[in-house]
Amino acid sequence: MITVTAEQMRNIDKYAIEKIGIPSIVLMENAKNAMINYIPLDGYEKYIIVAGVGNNGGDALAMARDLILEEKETYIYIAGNLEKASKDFKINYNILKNIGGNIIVLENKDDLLKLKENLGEDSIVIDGIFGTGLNSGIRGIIFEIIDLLNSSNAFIFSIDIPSGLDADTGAIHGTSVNADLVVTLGLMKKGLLNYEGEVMVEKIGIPKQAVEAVLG
Ligand SMILES: NC(=O)C1=CN([C@@H]2O[C@H](COP(=O)(O)OP(=O)(O)OC[C@H]3O[C@@H](n4cnc5c(N)ncnc54)[C@H](O)[C@@H]3O)[C@@H](O)[C@H]2O)[C@@H](O)CC1
Ligand SMILES: [K+]
Repeated sequence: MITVTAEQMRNIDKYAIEKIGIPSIVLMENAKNAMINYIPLDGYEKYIIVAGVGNNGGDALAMARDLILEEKETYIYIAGNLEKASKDFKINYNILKNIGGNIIVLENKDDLLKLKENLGEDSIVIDGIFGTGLNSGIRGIIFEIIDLLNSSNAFIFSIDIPSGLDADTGAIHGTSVNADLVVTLGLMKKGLLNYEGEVMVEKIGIPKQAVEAVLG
């Protein structure tokens, strides 16, 4: 099985987008279509999306869209500064606003209580806080959010990488999400090889030419 670092995955994505011409939003929608099949539409009362403002969060918002279309009780929490949001995050954020998505930006202790009250064993959490773009130790309110998730009884699904885990080494940067299930996108990440939770790899439509161009 091919395993990659975060930088290699980013470069493979980049090649697919810039050299082969697959729009990044298409890769994001492919990622969502692959991951949504792992989310049971029965058996949970509440569907809790926790999204960062990068493309990992964009994936999570796309999943939230499908859950809303399925008439699921969906709560969307943003962990980050919307002014720093990525292009593809904004596309999915805008769609959710237009279909009446219930979105809360987590900025203070009161907001954290709104998250906490929805975390129980009848909830499933989709962790889209950070993926391969984690670039420093987790601190502040995001640290507290991850603590809340980990201390709940909710089932936790992580997009691409459990947020806080180093995609290359598996090291924990401050804190990390204890995911029950991780679906990693495109290729297996080196940092997930010894992960204690369940890890699945899903294709997102990246041609082999992009992989060969980067990995040789
Ligand atoms: N490139 C693409 O087209 C695709 C990317 N994909 C998704 O995109 C992810 C990578 O997206 P990004 O590169 O936007 O990065 P991430 O979404 O992983 O996170 C980056 C965001 O978090 C912030 N951040 C990083 N470390 C932080 C810290 N310690 N504290 C607070 N904020 C921090 C960054 O400033 C940035 O806003 C992948 O993990 C995957 O889920 C997939 O959608 C597949 C397609
Ligand atoms: K994640």
